[in-house]
Amino acid sequence: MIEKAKILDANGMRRSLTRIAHEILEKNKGVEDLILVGIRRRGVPLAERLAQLIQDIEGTKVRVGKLDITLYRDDLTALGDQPVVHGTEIPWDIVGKRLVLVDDVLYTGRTVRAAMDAIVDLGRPQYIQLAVLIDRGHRELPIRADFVGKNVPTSRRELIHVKLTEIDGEDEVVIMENPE
Ligand SMILES: O=P(O)(O)OC[C@H]1O[C@H](OP(=O)(O)OP(=O)(O)O)[C@H](O)[C@@H]1O
Ligand SMILES: O=c1cc[nH]c(=O)[nH]1
Repeated sequence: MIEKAKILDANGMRRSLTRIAHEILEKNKGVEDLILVGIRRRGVPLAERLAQLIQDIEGTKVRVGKLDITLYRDDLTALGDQPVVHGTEIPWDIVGKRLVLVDDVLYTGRTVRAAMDAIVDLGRPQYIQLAVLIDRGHRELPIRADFVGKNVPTSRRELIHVKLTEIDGEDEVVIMENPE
């Protein structure tokens, strides 16, 4: 895979997340009963950053839960290639709460579907919204995001790589492509 284009640098990412934080507050009319839930690796630091930005704006701390979702590739026949949730850190009663799922990339929508399955098993939130840094299209399920950092039209051969300081040592988003 070679790097084809840079979509966001650190400043662009910060601006996108700041806008999403404002949009979350606007759509939910504040922070009451709000819980952010980061999906697997890169959704978690993104959810933590959004919580900090919301705190900077509103002066109130928002809770951040974590969902760990993995494709069990050795179980393909039994599961199809559906992602499976196997670690959940949402140690609060979510009944009646306003949940915002947070992930780095929205692609087929299968990860988000698995995340929603895991959440409704814990209880019935008032509603679930979805925030993603990048929406690259190619949905295979009827799922859409409420808050999008950037819409990036892609071909299926391409890959969006979101890099975050907490995991990758720098903040940027690039499109990768197979050279052939
Ligand atoms: O809409 P979908 O088709 O489910 O794709 C989106 C998911 O794919 C990515 O994770 P990936 O499986 O690449 O693992 P990663 O977190 O290690 O990047 C990304 O972090 C999303 O969670
Ligand atoms: O391009 C993609 C597709 C799914 N997940 C990613 O992180 N990037």
